[in-house]
Amino acid sequence: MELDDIRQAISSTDQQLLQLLAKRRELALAVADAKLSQNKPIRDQQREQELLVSLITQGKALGIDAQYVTRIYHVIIEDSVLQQQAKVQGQLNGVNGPSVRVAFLGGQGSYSYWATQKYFTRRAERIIELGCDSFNEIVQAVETGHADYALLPIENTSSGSINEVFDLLQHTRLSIVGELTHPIAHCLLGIAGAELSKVRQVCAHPQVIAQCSQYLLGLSNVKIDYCDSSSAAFTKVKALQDPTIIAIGGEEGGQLYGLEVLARDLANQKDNVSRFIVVARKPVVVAKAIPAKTTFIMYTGQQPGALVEALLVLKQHGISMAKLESRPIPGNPWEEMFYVDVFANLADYAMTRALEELNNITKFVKVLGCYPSEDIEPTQVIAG
Ligand SMILES: C=C(O[C@@H]1C=C(C(=O)O)C=C[C@H]1O)C(=O)O
Repeated sequence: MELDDIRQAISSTDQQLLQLLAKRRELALAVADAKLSQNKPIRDQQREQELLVSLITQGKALGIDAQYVTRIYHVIIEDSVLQQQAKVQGQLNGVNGPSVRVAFLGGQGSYSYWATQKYFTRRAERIIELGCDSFNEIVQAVETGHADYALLPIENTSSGSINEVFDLLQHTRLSIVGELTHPIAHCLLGIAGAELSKVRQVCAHPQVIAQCSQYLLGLSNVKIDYCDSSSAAFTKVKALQDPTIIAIGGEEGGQLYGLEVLARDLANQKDNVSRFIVVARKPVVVAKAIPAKTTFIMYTGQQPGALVEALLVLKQHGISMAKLESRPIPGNPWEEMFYVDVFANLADYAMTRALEELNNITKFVKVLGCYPSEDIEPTQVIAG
């Protein structure tokens, strides 16, 4: 067979693969309805386990190794569970509409832009993008009704918590309605002809600079230019057309601005992942069939053992904590507001009781939201 003919056969096989994936998604969505009517949880790890074992055996017979099969199916199953969760949540809260207006940091190609696409493509036919220059502007866009949702990065595996976003949450009436994680692969990007050895200026968002601090220490005589977003950095580098001025951002984003990669994997942590939250004016309820997280803030006062007492309440109700963060309270020097993420549904009896008790023993408690957990831990196959 000629090269062109073989490639045509590959393209047609890929087309069939995509059609089959679309069909599998449709079936998974039908499964979600069946589960709701039978009061069953969306995730069924026993079924996933059986499926993987069977697929690995079938793969072996076809000469496809177990690792390959497992990797591909982890992605497929994660998508399937997230599609089902989005559908069930949409039905329960009556929110999945034809279009949504979403405020996020930067413009096309920023990390927040890709996270917005990833989260809302499952939930709406059309995303009306409202790119903003600051976290404050993003929150305001929803508060004033110009946007339906805001997407905000809240923490990153390299740089930790994003304090500015925590502080905004303390003062907003918006509710957290969703979360997602997104891998962040930082690259150095320049115009055609740019060379690493000649770089004089690096344009990037302050969070990006923090996440790549170790790599940047290795670049001598380079000026750091803080930008509002990665897409603002791309825009600047493209406009200046100077091969000594480069941006840090994602490869796909840089491509949208005609920029080329000079170096990859710049983040301090190998697994550089950001967690984003989605906020809206109205809180949502999370279906019982979906694992939920609840976020609340509390001020315990400074008496000895106050935080321990508060955390014991969670323990007594069997509630696991996903995250605990503290931030200063403006106007009250050295006093701290605690941010707590727990694996619990606000509608659970245990959570309701725990919040009542926390209300009694702390000075202030406020729920920021209850939302579906999108952390889909891959099912590991038990060899048998
Ligand atoms: C589709 C289902 O829902 C989930 C997704 C699965 C899949 O994509 O194969 C398997 C089990 C469940 O965690 C199902 O239960 O069959």
